[in-house]
Amino acid sequence: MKKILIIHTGGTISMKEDEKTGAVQPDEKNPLHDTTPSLMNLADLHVEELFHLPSPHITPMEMLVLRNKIEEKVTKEKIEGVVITHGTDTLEETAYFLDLTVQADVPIVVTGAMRSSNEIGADGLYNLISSVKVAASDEARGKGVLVVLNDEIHTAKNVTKTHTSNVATFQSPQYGPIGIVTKRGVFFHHAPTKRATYPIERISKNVILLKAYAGMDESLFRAIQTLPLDGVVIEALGQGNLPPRAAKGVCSLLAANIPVVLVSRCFNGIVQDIYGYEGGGKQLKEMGVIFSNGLSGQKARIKLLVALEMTNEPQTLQQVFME
Ligand SMILES: NC(=O)C[C@H](N)C(=O)O
Repeated sequence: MKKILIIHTGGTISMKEDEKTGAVQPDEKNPLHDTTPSLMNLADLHVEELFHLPSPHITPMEMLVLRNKIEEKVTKEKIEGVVITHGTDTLEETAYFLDLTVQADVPIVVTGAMRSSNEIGADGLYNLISSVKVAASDEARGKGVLVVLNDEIHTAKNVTKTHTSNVATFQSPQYGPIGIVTKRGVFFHHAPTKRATYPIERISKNVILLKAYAGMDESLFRAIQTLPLDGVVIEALGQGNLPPRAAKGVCSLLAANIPVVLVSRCFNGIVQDIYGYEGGGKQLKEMGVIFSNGLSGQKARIKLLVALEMTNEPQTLQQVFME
């Protein structure tokens, strides 16, 4: 049997619904511990309780602690696969952070649940079992960090939470899942493209995410320049365009040497320098804005946080966002 490490970090998968108030909240004792015996026939399991946090409380600091824990355990204890349980709200950000920063070459699977442990149709134990199966499968190796929920295997790079409450919430809108989990096993039907990793030691920068909208002007850009600020990601319109006054705001950020990364608020496609009008992609590119290659705003923010630990040189950053 493969030696698999389960690391709990919290989230609904580790919560209970209060019968009187109906509030879903962390329980003193993680209910997932009682489920461990039903997983014992799948792998040689080792369990670590790292955090007990709802995922809106997770910050890049916790992500780095988790990354370090994985590297330490894989190196020292010869762990052959890792499963992380996590709240679903920011699960995709933690999964992508790990995808960018973990060097260890073992399957890493992140999972969660939409229903807490004592609700009818609770999906936590089911997702945990599927995830252990994936982490223990030989085919999961070399595919980057994976997200497994609701019988589907997604890449950390493409997956996103698409529904507030449905158990089928995790989808990869651009490319779909890369595999499925069934009663008979784990089946991959796609191989992800090459993965780049960045061996950072700390996470210390402040990166802000803004969303463009019709009539956006320079006021928000002026306001954020009063903060300690290392980088900005903008979810632009369509193929990568901004209202003219927002483009002026971008100009002032770039003049202050603050890197600006552009993604689209559309959840399919990539941003490009197509349009030549004021605020269009061509003008933004000429100004020195960094174009991303299909990442969502929240993932581009994670990537910029990681990249800024290595450089703030615009050309190198553009290179990183092409990878
Ligand atoms: N389903 C969940 O896990 C949502 C919860 N609010 C969390 O992210 O911790």
